[in-house]
Amino acid sequence: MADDYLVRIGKLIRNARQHRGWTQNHLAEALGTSQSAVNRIERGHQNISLDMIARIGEALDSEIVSLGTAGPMHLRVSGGRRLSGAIDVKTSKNACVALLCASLLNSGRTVLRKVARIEEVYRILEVLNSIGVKARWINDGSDLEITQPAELDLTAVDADAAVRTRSIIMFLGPLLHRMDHFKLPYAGGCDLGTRTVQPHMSALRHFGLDITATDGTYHAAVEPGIAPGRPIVLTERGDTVTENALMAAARHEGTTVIRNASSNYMVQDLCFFLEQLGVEIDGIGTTTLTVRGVRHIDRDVDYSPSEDPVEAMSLLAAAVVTSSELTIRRVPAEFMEIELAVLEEMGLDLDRGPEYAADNARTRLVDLTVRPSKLQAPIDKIHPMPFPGLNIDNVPFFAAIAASAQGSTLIHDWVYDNRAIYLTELTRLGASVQLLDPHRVLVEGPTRWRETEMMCPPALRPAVVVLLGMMAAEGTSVLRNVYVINRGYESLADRLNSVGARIETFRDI
Ligand SMILES: CC(=O)N[C@H]1[C@@H](OP(=O)(O)OP(=O)(O)OC[C@H]2O[C@@H](n3ccc(=O)[nH]c3=O)[C@H](O)[C@@H]2O)O[C@H](CO)[C@@H](O)[C@@H]1O
Ligand SMILES: C=C(OP(=O)(O)O)C(=O)O
Repeated sequence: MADDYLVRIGKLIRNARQHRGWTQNHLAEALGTSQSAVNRIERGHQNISLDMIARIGEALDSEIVSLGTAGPMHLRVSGGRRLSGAIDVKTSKNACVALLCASLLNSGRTVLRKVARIEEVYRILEVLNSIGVKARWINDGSDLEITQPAELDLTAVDADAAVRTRSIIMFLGPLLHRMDHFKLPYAGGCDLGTRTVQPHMSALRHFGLDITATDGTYHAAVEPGIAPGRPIVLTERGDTVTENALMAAARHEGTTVIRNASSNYMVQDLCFFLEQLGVEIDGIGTTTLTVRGVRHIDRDVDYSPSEDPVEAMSLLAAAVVTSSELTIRRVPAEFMEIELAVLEEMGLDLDRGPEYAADNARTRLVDLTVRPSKLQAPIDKIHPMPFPGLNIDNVPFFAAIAASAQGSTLIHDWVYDNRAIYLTELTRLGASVQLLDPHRVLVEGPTRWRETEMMCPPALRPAVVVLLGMMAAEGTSVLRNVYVINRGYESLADRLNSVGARIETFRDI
């Protein structure tokens, strides 16, 4: 009886692995075990613990055995350890989700290389799959192949997956070329306060898209024959709104000018991808984009999104708060310039290697080595600006760094209503973080970090900042329910462990 049960579980695991397009070796690597162990498990020749089943389910993003609802993942951090060695930055969440949405523009086969294996990408894939798009992991699970059906079925949309991300909003630009009427669930995502979608609606109106929002659904109607007669001036220099306007312009046969466009990293990756689809774009890297679109796009393309500057910043902050010497490889140089300039002013001992090209052949990368340093608080406040300003998503990491520095640092996150508030969670770890108003915190360093047990703040970057504090604190800390971290970082605990951290993942059954 017991053997029969092991064989059945083994089969479920093999099916889930094959569904993901993974080899036994790949799964073994994700689990930190050997290929022969995976082989034994799949044949039902090995006793398997519930914890292992949960880890396999997590690695394969599949609920192998249903025990009611799958328990949330938690982290147990043995802190106070120095990091050492080198760690690579992965491709960016924000480019990957934009490119997945952009694949809707192409009737040909789209291959995206080294796509980050993160929850946000999985949610978009679930939505794409639910409406008829075929996406499968290839090349040992590192790349994604996407093929389009002749017709999309928006009525079958996976609403549960859709409402867990905000990126779903980037379906609007591509879809307006494929259907006259469609419905999409409201965009969701991290709890960062109100995030408007009005700029998207204003920009896409130039292409005939009219949206009414009722009962958690956007009802979209496209009036044929409407095209931008004059430049589209974005009311906000937002990243996803620029991407939506670009995707709408990509299949508009004619010239579209987008003013006040974001020139941030994910927008640039999208532009490089659209160029491969045959779309001509002038002004990449500036705030005016001139796009000459093509009515039908049917090309087999192969594109490598670039590395994530926010992950680079996170890893750099991990080194700073743990007073470690760490090399962070594959850092997108252009998108970390201001951050590095501020950190050098604060006294960070930092080496930069020679620049080299990312796999997209366009983005410049650099390896950085950070050494333990006596940091001083910056003289001026830390505040974000649209690129080329200090990256909005990098601001929270300055709270952890400021807590490690001598003196007071004012952090002004004017962008999000809730994000600065979550930084006060660092006080549970011994930091002095005073909320001056919903957008400004005053951090007083240095900090004697102390262990704690707490729930993850419901926002990606503040959650990682708390994790960093736990890595700095002597003793054992517990961070509960880390879905938000997995939304944006691939195997973060394992990768930090590979450079000396000790972070264990566990679940409630
Ligand atoms: C999938 C993706 O790419 N997500 C990124 C994208 O989200 P996204 O493009 O969705 O960002 P939002 O449109 O929500 O903009 C963020 C906030 O900034 C405000 N705002 C933005 C630009 C501006 O010129 N003026 C202004 O006030 C917006 O009103 C909003 O409150 O950009 C954000 C800001 O860089 C990043 O945090 C997100 O990681
Ligand atoms: C706010 C973020 O992203 P999103 O737009 O996916 O919510 C983030 O990456 O920190």
